[in-house]
Amino acid sequence: MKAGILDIRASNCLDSMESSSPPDKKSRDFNNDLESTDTDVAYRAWLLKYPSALASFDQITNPAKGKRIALFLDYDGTLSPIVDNPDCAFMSNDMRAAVKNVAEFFPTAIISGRSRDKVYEFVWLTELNYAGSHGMDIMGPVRQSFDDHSNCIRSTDNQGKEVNLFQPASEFLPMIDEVFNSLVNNTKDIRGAKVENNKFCVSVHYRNVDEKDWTVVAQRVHDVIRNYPCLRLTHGRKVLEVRPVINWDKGKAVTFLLESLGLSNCEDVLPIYVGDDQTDEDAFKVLREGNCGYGILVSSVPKESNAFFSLKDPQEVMEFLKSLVVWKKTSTL
Ligand SMILES: O=P(O)(O)OC[C@H]1O[C@H](O[C@H]2O[C@H](CO)[C@@H](O)[C@H](O)[C@H]2O)[C@H](O)[C@@H](O)[C@@H]1O
Repeated sequence: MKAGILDIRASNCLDSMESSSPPDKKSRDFNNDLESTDTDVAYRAWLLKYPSALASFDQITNPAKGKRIALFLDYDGTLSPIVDNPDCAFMSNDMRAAVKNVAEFFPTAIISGRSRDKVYEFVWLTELNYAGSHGMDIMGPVRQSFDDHSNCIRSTDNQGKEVNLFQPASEFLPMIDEVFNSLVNNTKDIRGAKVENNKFCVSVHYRNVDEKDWTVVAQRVHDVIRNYPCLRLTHGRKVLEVRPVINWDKGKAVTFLLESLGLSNCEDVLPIYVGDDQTDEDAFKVLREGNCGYGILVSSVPKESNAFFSLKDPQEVMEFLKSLVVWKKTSTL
């Protein structure tokens, strides 16, 4: 392909990069007060469709009476604010304390696009279950019934406790490493581009790339993955995610974790999933279509979603987690 000409796949990719990257609220407010007012009106209208999980707290907890709540949390943009450098997406101590408290009362898992090790380094709480690589790397309690499950092996966690490790994309590991190296090589001259190895998937960040160069990022990524028909591309928040084409996502991970934790009976369990990203939609969809539990979308801008409720930002997520603890402590059922 001639330099400077964007192929169709990369061009479609660029459209998605633009549409999935609305200007941040701060710059909009700064640039245009009027537009900001319009935005607030649009956000309030959107809240009618996706009510605040704080304002609608009773609507969430009433159906949970007599049931166990199982909590699933995304990491970036949900427990930690979005920052320019992905290596510095630390969660606050207050948020850590809130997650620790909530996990004392409700079985809690974190499901992240990051590698499982990386997300554990950020969260550093042993009382949770972790799924990394968009659910393609799940560490859960030992279940005898999973012994025959393909891709499920026995392992030990950081405390030496025996656990089940489920890695449905394990055969892709060498390919992902190879692609990671190619992507690093192919994007190293693009100022601000950053490639992150998430073990079973690779993230190509363009948050710090000048918008006029997004085309180049899209093209270079497509140039690499066109050689790998077993890999596909998905979009996140100013990030392109390269991952295996296997039929597995965060929604499947929620179902798997509910089974692993012995919580798959909807009569007794109310799963709640909190997330901010496109990849969290798979989990919202599983809960919506199964008529079992609620998705809560974290967003400060209107977005179509399969979630039922919304929260504006990680600060509101923390308030929601604290409210769950208060509710549980004062609840008589
Ligand atoms: O599933 P998640 O836990 O939400 O992970 C999704 C991706 O999150 C990270 O990238 C995002 O957050 C970064 C830090 O705030 C930000 O710089 C980046 O622009 C966002 O896309 C992470 O770095 C990716 O690997 C994850 O796939």
